[in-house]
Amino acid sequence: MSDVPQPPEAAASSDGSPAAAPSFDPVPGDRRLALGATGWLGRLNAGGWLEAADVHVASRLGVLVDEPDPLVVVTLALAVRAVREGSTCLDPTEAGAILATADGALDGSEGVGGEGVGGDGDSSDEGEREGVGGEGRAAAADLGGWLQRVTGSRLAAESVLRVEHGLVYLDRYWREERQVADDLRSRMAVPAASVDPGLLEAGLDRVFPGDSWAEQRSAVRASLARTTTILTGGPGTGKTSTVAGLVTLLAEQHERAAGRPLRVVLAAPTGRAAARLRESVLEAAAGMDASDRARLEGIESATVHRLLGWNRSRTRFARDRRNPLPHDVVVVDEASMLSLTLTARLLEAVRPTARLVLVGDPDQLASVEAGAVLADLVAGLDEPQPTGIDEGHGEDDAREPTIVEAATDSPTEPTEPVLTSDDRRLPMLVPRSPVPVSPVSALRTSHRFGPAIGRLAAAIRDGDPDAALAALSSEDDAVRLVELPATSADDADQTRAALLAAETAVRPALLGHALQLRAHAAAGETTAAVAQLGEHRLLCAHRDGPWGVSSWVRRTQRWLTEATADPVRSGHHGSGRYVGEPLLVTRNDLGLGLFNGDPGVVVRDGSGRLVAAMDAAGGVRTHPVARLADVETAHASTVHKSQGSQARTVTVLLPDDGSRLLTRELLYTAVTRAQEQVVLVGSEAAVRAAVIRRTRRASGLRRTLTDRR
Ligand SMILES: Nc1ncnc2c1ncn2[C@@H]1O[C@H](COP(=O)(O)OP(=O)(O)OP(=O)(O)O)[C@@H](O)[C@H]1O
Repeated sequence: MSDVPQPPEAAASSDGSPAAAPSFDPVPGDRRLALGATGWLGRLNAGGWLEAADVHVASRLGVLVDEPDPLVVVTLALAVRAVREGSTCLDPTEAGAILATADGALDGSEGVGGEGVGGDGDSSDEGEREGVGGEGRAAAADLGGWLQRVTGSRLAAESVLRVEHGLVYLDRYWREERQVADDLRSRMAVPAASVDPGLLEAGLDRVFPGDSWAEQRSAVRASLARTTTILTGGPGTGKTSTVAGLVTLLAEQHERAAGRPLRVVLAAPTGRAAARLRESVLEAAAGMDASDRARLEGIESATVHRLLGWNRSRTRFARDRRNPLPHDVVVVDEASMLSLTLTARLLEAVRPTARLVLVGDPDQLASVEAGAVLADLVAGLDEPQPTGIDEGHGEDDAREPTIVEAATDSPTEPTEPVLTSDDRRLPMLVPRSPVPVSPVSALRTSHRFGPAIGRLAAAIRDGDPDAALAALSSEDDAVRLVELPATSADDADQTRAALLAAETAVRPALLGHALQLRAHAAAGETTAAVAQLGEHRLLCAHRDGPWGVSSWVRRTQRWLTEATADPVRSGHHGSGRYVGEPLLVTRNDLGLGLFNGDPGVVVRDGSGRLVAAMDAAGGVRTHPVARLADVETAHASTVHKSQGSQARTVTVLLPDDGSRLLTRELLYTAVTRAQEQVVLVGSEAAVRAAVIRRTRRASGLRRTLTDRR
């Protein structure tokens, strides 16, 4: 298996969802059904819990190592499924629920027997009828016994499966999790380069003056105490501003101490996020002194893949422990999108003495690949850790260390950060006795949206459905719930009635926005058309189905056709594009300087041709529509695709409350895309389900971090 993870745009979509629910609803001919699958694997596949790939991998490896225990082969298939759904390991508690549910669903039919795909036809019948029905429930009821069978299996002896902390891993993810924990521990023990406290305090006063920037000042001080730090915060809490200040002050210190410029790189898991980070850092620098601006001027940015030297033809990155990155400081933004594998590769490529700053919002949707690394690191490291440095001032060595925790009940009401020591007194960083400092700094005050959106976002983040519904029913028009009747996916009449109600609710905003776009685009007003894109966005949880993006894009096109008497749909005007069509790039196009997630709109240029005005890093540029290979029509988009972007008003279409995609992280991500107003369209049951249901990603990283201290 290649050690190089695929870039996000090439990765399979995974949304993490309730473990016991089938992954799909199998219908004959579905490509996810494994032809000839027999026994327990076949049953779980037929029930939608396992996909063909899970079955094939497990049965092939089972045969290769001659694994005699069908439960262990099924465990391997479930571990492959777990990784496919975003976990780094299999949590037997959740897997037990699948087995017990599958048993229940299969009761009355045959049980579980010999495992395999496309066997000779005689292996299964007797075994299947031979009372293994109920073995799923038995395994679920005796997790210890189940784990012992896995630990003592041939698949474990051959290091295909690993058991640690009561979790079952595929070998690769077990190794990566240990490596990440070991590298982080080692990095925590490396003393950070010393700083000149006087120079730093003067710099902080210059870059972050006044009371409103106290959180940022504290975060920079905390970051300077260690080689590895994590900066967390919700949307608009000033993460980018902190990065800009941190980098310029580090550069100033470095110039003084080393007499050469600091080598800094800004990175992110996606090209769009990397480019936007650089742009935002330069915007933040615009308000600084000329000398500080100059320090940030030529700053580099790259995707993490590019930074590490990804090459399609190689199985490993060019940068690793033997050939580490040359940079003194590596900042990774949108770290919530880092997978376990990419984090492992990143950690081995950053020099042990170089500073690594991970920046992100752990409450947002995680990586499309396995792992929720940022959330795990915050949970596993957010307590005082020895730094390998002493932070005493000489006169007061006994004082508590500075632990940054900027806290407020509402993300919209600025409060002074809570500091456990006098934050005006800067530690002199001299290697001496270890003193604990948390490597995690949290920014809490949002400077982007108003109190109502802040309250709703906080209620969702805290998993409080009553508070979320209370926020939605407040007088403040900035948040609203357009309530639909509760529906079940199985009831076509209910769904039809709810869809009609949703159409009535959504049509005015969606059509009004589309008509505005079209008017600007038809008049060749490129700047106004691109600005209009940021006015409204319809977000869906699903891509397909009645509540999915494609059906709402088609609806909007139909409404536009009715309203303008001009048919608008793909294929129109010969190019497949129509004037005012909102676009979203779906794959990086380095030739055109476009990144996955960049928005744009089709406009008519001075000579009457249709061109695509793309809002990419570096500003708006137009391209002939025929040049754009990987774009989709964006009258609506998925919440996943909306990560990292904002709109003045956001409408969120909630699917029925049984949808496996409806999770707290999804709703939080959707709501926090709004700058001024967010409208949820769905049932109260759907809001409750989303707030309560967490994306389940099994991982042992937090435990591994704690154990390996
Ligand atoms: N402490 C502050 N006082 C006043 N304004 C602030 C403060 N922090 C940030 N801002 C302003 O709020 C806006 C958002 O800040 P910034 O881009 O740094 O936040 P962010 O957390 O990086 O946002 P996101 O990641 O959601 O894009 C900017 O206009 C910035 O100038």
